[in-house]
Amino acid sequence: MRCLILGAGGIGGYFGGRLLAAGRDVTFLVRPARAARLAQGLRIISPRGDLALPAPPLVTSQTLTGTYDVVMVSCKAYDLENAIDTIAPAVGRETVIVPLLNGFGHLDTLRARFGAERVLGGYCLISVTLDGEGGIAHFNQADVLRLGEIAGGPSERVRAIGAMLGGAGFDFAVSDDIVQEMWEKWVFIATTASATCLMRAAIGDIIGAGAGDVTLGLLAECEAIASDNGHPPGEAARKRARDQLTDATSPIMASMLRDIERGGPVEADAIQGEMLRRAGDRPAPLLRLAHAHLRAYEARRARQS
Ligand SMILES: NC(=O)C1=CN([C@@H]2O[C@H](COP(=O)(O)OP(=O)(O)OC[C@H]3O[C@@H](n4cnc5c(N)ncnc54)[C@H](OP(=O)(O)O)[C@@H]3O)[C@@H](O)[C@H]2O)C=CC1
Ligand SMILES: CC(C)(CO)C(=O)C(=O)O
Repeated sequence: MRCLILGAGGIGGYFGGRLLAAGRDVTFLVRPARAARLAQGLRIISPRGDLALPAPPLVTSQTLTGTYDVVMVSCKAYDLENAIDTIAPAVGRETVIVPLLNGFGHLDTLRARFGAERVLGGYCLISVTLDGEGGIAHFNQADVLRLGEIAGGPSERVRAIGAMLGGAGFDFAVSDDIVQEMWEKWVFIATTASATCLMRAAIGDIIGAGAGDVTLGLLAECEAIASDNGHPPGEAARKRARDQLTDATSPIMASMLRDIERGGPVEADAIQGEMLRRAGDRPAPLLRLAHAHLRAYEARRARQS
């Protein structure tokens, strides 16, 4: 099974690197600057085991030819429109698209462009970033990747893709209810990104400052919005979120905070903005504050660039 991965940043680089090390047929679709870096090799520094791939297969939009069985999309939400144009020549009649972005709105965009039947749901639970030298830094043990049919249940194509992704050195499973799991992940990331960006600190630091109630208030708002939309987080997800967000020793900070700290763009519209659009008339004052804070950051960044 031929797999193309759009983007070789934190997510694409980590999972693509593991798949290549396990002998899977994977090619990265990257832009010229990233291609130049990858030509010197792909390095992953991880508590799950370091990896060095001297020459990962890669193409750019200029050298992309033919179609692929699976196209995994691992760009940031603000790059999605451009990424869609870039992957389009690789999408044939049988191609399955697996997006790994945080949030939910990208599913509608991809389904509108390529047809609902071509797009699976997917998400990951991992904490990774590009280091200063273009390598992938992985911060803890978690490297979860899940995918499944948006309509739910098993299918032959998901079973086949699962056979390619399974046993490749990361925590992979097929989900029979990926939409519910994506909502649960969205609630968690919207809460974590809002709290850690507002406070410019990790979850444990926020608790140390006596502001853990702000994080839990954000969590309650996001859970209520998910429930209003027919996806109340299940007991296991609620407990997991509470355990992680009330851990006074937790070094977790969202990738969005790392983006702010390097002065980069943020996915505020896709993570907080999209959730607020789905809030209807429900007041969500903490989430609105976090979103306003991020929008102000974006406005200042645009003014100063
Ligand atoms: N990092 C994390 O820990 C987690 C991230 N996520 C989510 O995963 C998604 C990806 O995040 P992450 O991997 O951290 O982001 P990164 O910024 O590290 O990587 C995204 C990559 O996509 C590439 N890209 C964007 N547009 C194109 C294009 N048109 N053609 C080729 N390459 C392109 C970028 O390339 P270039 O270098 O050229 O800009 C970049 O390398 C986000 O939605 C994020 O929220 C989810 C869970 C955890
Ligand atoms: C939830 C978390 C923090 C880790 O998976 C994440 O998704 C991110 O940093 O973007």
